[in-house]
Amino acid sequence: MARPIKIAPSILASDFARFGEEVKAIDEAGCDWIHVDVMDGHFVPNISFGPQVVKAIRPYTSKFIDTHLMISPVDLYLEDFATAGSDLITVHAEAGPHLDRSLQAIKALGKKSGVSLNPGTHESVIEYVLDKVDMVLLMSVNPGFGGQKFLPSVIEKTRRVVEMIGDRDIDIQIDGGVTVETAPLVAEAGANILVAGSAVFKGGSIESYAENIAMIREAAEKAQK
Ligand SMILES: O=C(CO)[C@H](O)[C@H](O)COP(=O)(O)O
Ligand SMILES: [Fe+2]
Repeated sequence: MARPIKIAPSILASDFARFGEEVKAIDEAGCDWIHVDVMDGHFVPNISFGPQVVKAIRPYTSKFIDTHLMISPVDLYLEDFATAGSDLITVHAEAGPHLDRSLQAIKALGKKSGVSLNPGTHESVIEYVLDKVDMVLLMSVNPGFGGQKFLPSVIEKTRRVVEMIGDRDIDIQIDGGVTVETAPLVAEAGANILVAGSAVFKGGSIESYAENIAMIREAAEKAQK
């Protein structure tokens, strides 16, 4: 049976002056997870926010906080995110220097672990760490900015990762340019966690967030095998 579809709005597309209210709004609008994009201006050409924001939003939701770290080096900061309230911590395979060590550190902190692959990175880099991974994040844009166009090469990559994972208990997340139109393409290929920033936060009200989340979910569920 297909894994349940989960919608994870990225707060990168929210109103930064009202993080708490925005998180509460997407929670009440029916999202499953909260996706937090951390950018360092070094691994990616943009700066967003750090563990203090995770700590600040934690009281506004009891939903799962999914933390996407686009920072390098990453190991120094894992404990800060765990203490701040992240439930899952994803590191980039390209961030280095030692992917296996980073994943071991996340597990030792008692958190779920994720590994992310940029569009230009081959999926074979995760082959020897799959025993330490709860989620594989496949980027469908180059990381660093919201509102970019979905890169369709992720569809075939998703199918390959599904094969690699086999019957292991690992989620596949897609991040970047996910909309009502692109969500079915990746859901059909086997992805089950869909990050959406611009497509969820458009409209600016809890009613529009609820409608956006419901429409993406419905389109993805219909496409699942
Ligand atoms: O990791 C990211 C960018 O690096 C974001 O999660 C992603 O871009 C979501 O935004 P959108 O849905 O607007 O593309
Ligand atoms: Fe992200």
